Amino acid sequence: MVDRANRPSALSAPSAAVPGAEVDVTDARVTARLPSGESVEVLLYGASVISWKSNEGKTENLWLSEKAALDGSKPVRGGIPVVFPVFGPPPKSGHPTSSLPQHGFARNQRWEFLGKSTSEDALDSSSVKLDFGLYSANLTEDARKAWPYDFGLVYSVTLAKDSLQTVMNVRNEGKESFEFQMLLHTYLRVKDISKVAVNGLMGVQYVDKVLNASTHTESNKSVTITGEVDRVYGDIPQDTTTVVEDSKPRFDIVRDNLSDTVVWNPWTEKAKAMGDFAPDSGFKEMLCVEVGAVKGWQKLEEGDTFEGGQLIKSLL
Ligand SMILES: O=P(O)(O)OC[C@H]1O[C@H](O)[C@H](O)[C@@H](O)[C@@H]1O
Repeated sequence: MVDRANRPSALSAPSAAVPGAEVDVTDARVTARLPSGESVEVLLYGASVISWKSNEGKTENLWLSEKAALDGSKPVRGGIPVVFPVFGPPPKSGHPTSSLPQHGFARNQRWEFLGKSTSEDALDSSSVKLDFGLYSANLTEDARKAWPYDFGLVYSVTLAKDSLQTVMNVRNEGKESFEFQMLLHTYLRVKDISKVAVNGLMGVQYVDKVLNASTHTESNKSVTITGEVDRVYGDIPQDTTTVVEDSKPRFDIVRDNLSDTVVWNPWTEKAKAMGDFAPDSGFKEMLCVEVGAVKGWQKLEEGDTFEGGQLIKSLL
């Protein structure tokens, strides 16, 4: 027989209270901080993550240009801009995205903060999820005209001790189907690009935008960056791409329901040519590893949803 009196009871013996995450919401941005010091900062403009600090807040994992516009006047150069509903320059004509700007409109619309949820099981496993929404009804008139579909986007940013997860949910709220592409344009911060390699792409076909959009198959286990790189790796079988620095794994990027990854570094000349890229030498401290669905199009029927995202682990 169980001795009820001596049995530990969840009710009578509550675990020590774990302090919760702090979330600060202003008119322009949402900042969340875990009790152990890690933090994330998201602009409502574009739902752009502009800072992610791990290691008790001591290590910034994202690169942000010193000249990035943070006032909503143009997409943010750095952090994690959201690309939707088209990646890169849209098809020249004949596609519903053709009159959209490069990378679509999501990165330059004001999103709504939908709220937070926190998990506070223990200091080491606490996390906070921030949800942002963008709906066709809230688009600027120009964007609405250029892409007249009814949709709802919910973008969730979850900060945990050593990771950041960003997940996009796309819903077709209209009466007709639409096609889209999406991508999370992550600017990772590195210490020295000459010591960086990307693993997990061997055997994958890619389109090399630096070499006239020619198609190649990746033959390297470790892809190093020694000049301008702008490659679209498609249909990647393995889920995880690892960024290695100084021979040590620095980031694991785990894709969820997104099969493509763009690797981009503008290098000397292109960096200099971008008015909002600073300092000029900043390309030595960044590497974009952008997960997405950009090869071909995702078709969504009336009432259907698509969800895809990434989990980035900071491996210090
Ligand atoms: O200058 P943006 O519109 O932000 O684009 C920045 C870069 O984004 C992606 O990585 C593309 O593959 C590049 O071709 C492009 O240059």
